[in-house]
Amino acid sequence: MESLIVTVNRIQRACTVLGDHGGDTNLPTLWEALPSVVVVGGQSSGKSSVLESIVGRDFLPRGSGIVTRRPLVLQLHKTERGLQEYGEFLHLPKKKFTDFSMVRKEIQDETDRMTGKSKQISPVPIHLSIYSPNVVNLTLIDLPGLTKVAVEGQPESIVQDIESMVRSYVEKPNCIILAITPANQDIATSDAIKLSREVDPTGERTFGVLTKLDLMDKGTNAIDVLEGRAYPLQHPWVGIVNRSQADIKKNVDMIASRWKEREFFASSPDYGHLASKMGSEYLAKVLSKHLESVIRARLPGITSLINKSIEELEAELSHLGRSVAVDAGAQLYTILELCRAFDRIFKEHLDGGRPGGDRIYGVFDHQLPAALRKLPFDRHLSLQNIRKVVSEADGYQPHLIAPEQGYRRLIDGALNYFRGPAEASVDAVHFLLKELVRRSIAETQELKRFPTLQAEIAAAASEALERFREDSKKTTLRMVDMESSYLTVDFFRKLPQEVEKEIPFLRLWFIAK
Ligand SMILES: Nc1nc2c(ncn2[C@@H]2O[C@H](COP(=O)(O)OP(=O)(O)OP(=O)(O)O)[C@@H](O)[C@H]2O)c(=O)[nH]1
Repeated sequence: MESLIVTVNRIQRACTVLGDHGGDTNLPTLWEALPSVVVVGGQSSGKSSVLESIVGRDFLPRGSGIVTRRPLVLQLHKTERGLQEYGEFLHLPKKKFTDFSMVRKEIQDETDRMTGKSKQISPVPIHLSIYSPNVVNLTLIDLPGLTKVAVEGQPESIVQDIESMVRSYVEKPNCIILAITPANQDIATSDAIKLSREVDPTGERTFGVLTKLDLMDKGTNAIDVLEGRAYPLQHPWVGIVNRSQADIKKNVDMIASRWKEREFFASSPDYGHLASKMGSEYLAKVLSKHLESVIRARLPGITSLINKSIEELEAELSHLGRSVAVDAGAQLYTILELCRAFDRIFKEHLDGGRPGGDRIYGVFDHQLPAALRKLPFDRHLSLQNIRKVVSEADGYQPHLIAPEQGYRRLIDGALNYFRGPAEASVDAVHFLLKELVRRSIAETQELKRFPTLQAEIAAAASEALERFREDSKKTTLRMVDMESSYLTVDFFRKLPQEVEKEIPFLRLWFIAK
């Protein structure tokens, strides 16, 4: 189960590298879908101290005013006992920080790199991973402390800017809110509780943390809050005792501080009965366990969001088109691929799958026979014309001898009429093919972003079709000529049997061809 948090950590890092850190964007944001623990509280409420206690190390910048000015995504990775602890920033990969004072300096420097030395804030997170045998697997996001007034050097909008940033994190339903409230302050005025109540009214995402229990006035205690009576939440409140300012000054280390905290609860007459459920170590364990269970519950949603995003991005990529290689060989390959895509669509138009090709049959089934029917055979084979042609060809002959030359001329003349419709059929098919080329280019998605190649393909296809038209016409006319010059004896023998028929053998002959 530990690997679940590790996996989500990796996805979080990928989001930051890709510039996805939620906020106002129309793009699907994976960042928003990932469960995370966000630390929220007013200034000086003890946020940094709680984080440091959980890590067991001193590594966060300290100072007056707003110190945390960018979200800090703190990913804790538990390592084998005995291994050295170190920190690693996403923006400085492979640089291991074993000196935690250098981690603090790098957080400060990286904040300044983004915001300048101004007191501005930025929503772009800093990612810090800490590898240590003394931590539990957990991801926490530290945010700037909620403030009520802008101090010198800060823009007036800072109060609102911080609240908006914090709100943008805690609003998302996958966010687990770690609401830090100092016990020595009236809880009714707690910024963290006020905000978490607004965004999580049922309290199912909120973990209430009470700091500074040791600083409460003598004779008072926070037992009503810690036992969940004063401000009930779905998860029990956890009390914490961090290092005081004096401890920090005296360089009391975190191990000693944890020990002191344990002592405080164990020996406290007020909180002794709750000791096993108090303290920063307990808080870290509870959070880690809860984060795992939330991740487990959200896993199907995260998986489907990732798959959906992949599909959408793949579709967008293929819509935009893959990048074109720079070397000539690969470019030639791409061009051939594109031509093949066009060719495939053109073939579909001709052979079926796409409309248009069937109109070529129409030319032979309707247009050509209609044109043949209109040929002036009646005039050509009128008695008067036959007499004229026969007498011109054969002169006067006894009627027992067939006027063969005359017949030949008549048939030859009739067949010559076919030349016009035959040529017109070639033209009609030519125009249909030209139209199909135009449509195929328009329908080839892959060609969409290459207008010059589209024009080139159109020109090459048009030139080829023009050539084919001329060749086809020559071939068609040659066939007519061949047929008219090949009148056999057998043909003449069968001729009398055909005479009775309406537009005689000629039409049948042509269609049969
Ligand atoms: N005695 C005592 N002092 C505490 C405790 N928690 C925090 N402090 C002190 O309170 C001061 C503020 O604590 P921080 O942890 O810096 O608070 P913060 O919320 O991170 O403050 P900003 O980052 O300035 O918003 C420091 O001097 C801490 O030493 C606690 O439980 N007990």
